[in-house]
Order: sequence, then structure tokens, then C-alpha cells
Amino acid sequence: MFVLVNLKAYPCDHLEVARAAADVADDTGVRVGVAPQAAHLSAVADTGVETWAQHVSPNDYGSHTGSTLAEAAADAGATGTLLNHSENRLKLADIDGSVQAAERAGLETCVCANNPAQIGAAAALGPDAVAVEPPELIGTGTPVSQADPDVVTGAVDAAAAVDESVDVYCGAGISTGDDVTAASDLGATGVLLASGVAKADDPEAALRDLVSGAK
Ligand SMILES: O=C(CO)COP(=O)(O)O
Repeated sequence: MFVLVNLKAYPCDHLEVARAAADVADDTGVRVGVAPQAAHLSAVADTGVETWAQHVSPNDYGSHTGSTLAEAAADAGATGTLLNHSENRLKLADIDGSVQAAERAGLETCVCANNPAQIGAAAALGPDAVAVEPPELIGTGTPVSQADPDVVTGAVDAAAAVDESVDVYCGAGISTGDDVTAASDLGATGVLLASGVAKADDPEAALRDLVSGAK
């Protein structure tokens, strides 16, 4: 299982989380990634943890003020990027463009989506992974694997029907090792989470609990 921690714009200590995630991954052999703010990519990557961007633009080099260029994210040490997160939805053409931009820059891609139908559409764009996250469960602490297991199995089936090589992650409310085990039992090969680590009093303890459920 891949445990990917999205720090969003939470006021957490990104370096504390990054160092903890690097240690937990080293100690356990479980794949753990951290997706910080774009301005923190380089500092997070310097800790040695697998580092993901939260978004990259569909643009190539050029006159695109305010864009997050895929090449710049890769130069800063990112090895992957989320796209189309529920809090940063994109037009279909821009998701496609961002997947291509990320691939051009050598970044792994994970396209987020609300439900199995959108997961099928996202998988058709050829990312490395898709992540199903019901928006109504995000930040609630109620795990999608418990509250809405059908959305996870539906996403696994929808992605497989389009392209069996696309990994399927799930997210929303994931915060414990039991949640990670449940996600794995439903067919997900990774989890995407935020508040369970970013808002934890002890992020390292939260991460150790999470990876204890990884298979
Ligand atoms: O949006 C999410 C991860 O990208 C999920 O957020 P929570 O883990 O806070 O529910």
C-alpha cells in the first residue's frame, strides 16, 4: 500500500511531517509520500521523503504567470503529482493537459475524482493512478472505507474496465491503520489522506499507526 499524505494548506510543520514520513518509510519499508505546498517542495524533498506536488498546470514553458510548471516541480524534487483534487477541480481538457505535462517532466500522476463514473473517465486519460475521494467525507474523520465501501469497490471496477494498469487509491477520512487495511481489502492499492496526519498532535505516531495497517 502507498500512504500519500496531502498537507493541503494546513498550518502544520511540513518538515516535521516530512522527516517523520521518511523515518516511518525507512523503518517499515512501506511506501509513504508527502504532498506539501508548492513553495515547500524542495525543503520536503531534501528530507529524503517521496515528495509529490498537489497540482501542476497543463502549461509548457512560456508566458504563464502563476502557473505551477511540471518541470519546476520536478526540479524541486517532486517525483509525482496529484491532479484534479476535490479542492482544486480542473476542466477535462486541463486534466488531460496536466497529465501530459507531468509525464513530460517525469512525474508520476494520480488523478482524483468524486465517484466511480469519474474514476473511469480519469483512468481513460492514462494516469499512473486514480484516487476516489467522496467530497462529503473529506475532513470528517469518517473513513470512506467504512462509510461508503461501495464507492471504493466501484472505483476499482471502473478503473479496471478502462485500464487494468492504473492503480486505484482511496481517500477521505482515512486516519488509522484499520482504515488502511479496510481500503486494501476493498481493492485499493493506496490511500490519500490529510487531516489524520496534518492535524495530529503527534504526526509520527499517526503515521506509524497508518502504516501498521498496510499490507
Ligand atoms: O482530501 C483528502 C486527501 O487529499 C482527504 O482529506 P482527509 O484525510 O482530511 O479526509
